[in-house]
Amino acid sequence: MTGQSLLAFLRSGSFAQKPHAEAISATIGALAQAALEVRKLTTQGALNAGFASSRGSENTDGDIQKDLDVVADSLFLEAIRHVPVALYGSEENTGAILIDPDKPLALAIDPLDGSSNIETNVSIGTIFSILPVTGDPKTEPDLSFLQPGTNQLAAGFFIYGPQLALVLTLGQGTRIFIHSSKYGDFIEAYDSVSVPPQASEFAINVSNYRHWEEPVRQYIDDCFAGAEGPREKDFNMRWIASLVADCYRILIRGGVFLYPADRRKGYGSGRIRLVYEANPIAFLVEQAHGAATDSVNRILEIKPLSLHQRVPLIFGSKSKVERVARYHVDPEMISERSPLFGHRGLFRV
Ligand SMILES: O=P(O)(O)OC[C@H]1O[C@](O)(COP(=O)(O)O)[C@@H](O)[C@@H]1O
Ligand SMILES: [Mg+2]
Ligand SMILES: [Mg+2]
Repeated sequence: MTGQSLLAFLRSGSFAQKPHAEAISATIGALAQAALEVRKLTTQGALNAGFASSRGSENTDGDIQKDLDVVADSLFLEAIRHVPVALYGSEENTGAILIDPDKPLALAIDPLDGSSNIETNVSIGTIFSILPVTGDPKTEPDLSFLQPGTNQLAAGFFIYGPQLALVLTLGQGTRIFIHSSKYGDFIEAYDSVSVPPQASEFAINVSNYRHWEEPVRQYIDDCFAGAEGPREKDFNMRWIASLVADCYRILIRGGVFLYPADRRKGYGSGRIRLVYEANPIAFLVEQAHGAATDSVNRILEIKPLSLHQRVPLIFGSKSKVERVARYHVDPEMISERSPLFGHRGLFRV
């Protein structure tokens, strides 16, 4: 129901059938409070001392940590200490942190996504995934995060853009709440998001073209070739380099996002992390009638092997994601094309 507040939605019991409904509600409420704090820091920008500065440290994945990455991480960690969360698995920490072994939920989080963009005033966000605890959280804290994404109880992201919004799924569709300073709460703006099936936009970091595998190059070549190429249609390219912002656009306007595996050292599985980036994004996109794969396999069915595992990520309008998969599994798709667009064609120089 558009117009209802997040608080009213969380209290409405509209997902009361789910196990741990109350715990999930409380957790999302706490995350929303922390997101408001992060929002305050982002709106001040460089007026906050140390806002965009690098700490000189790296997270477990080798990314340079910004002060705001670390501040956001501690704000979310503190916020969930008072709700039924047993385990906190964050991009910014090596292993999962045990909060209370008797609680039912595990929270996976990218506290600040797109943080390489902080100082450029581009939308950034916080991505989260809520899972049921499995195994003994005291002896095997990471285990709960090694469940396939199909086990997620809820997922979402906050986006700190022109609007502060929460994109949320509890497995019954995808909703968008926008924060209203007038009402002092997040208000539902879209109660059933549906990725438009037809769109002419693709998002990929083209500077990596020379490192991609052939099927990805072919797919993008065909987009570049436009109306004169095999797709017989012109395309637009968008790349914000902030996953939450690219995802928000695709939820509203359709299109496809690709962060494929490539031949650079360390990029054999792409860049995006499975547990706290790809899985929640895939859950949101599927619940909005889109699709998400690692090129071929459904993201949500991949069993993670570690908390910080990377995965190639392709998501967006279903037919486009399926087309990308066909370029990978169906060589006919490539060989049937006109020689003009083939391996040594005009568009491959
Ligand atoms: O700079 P690249 O290689 O294009 O990567 C951009 C991608 O990296 C990310 O910034 C990774 O997220 P973090 O900022 O949380 O590390 C995504 O938001 C974005 O899609
Ligand atoms: Mg990220
Ligand atoms: Mg991050």
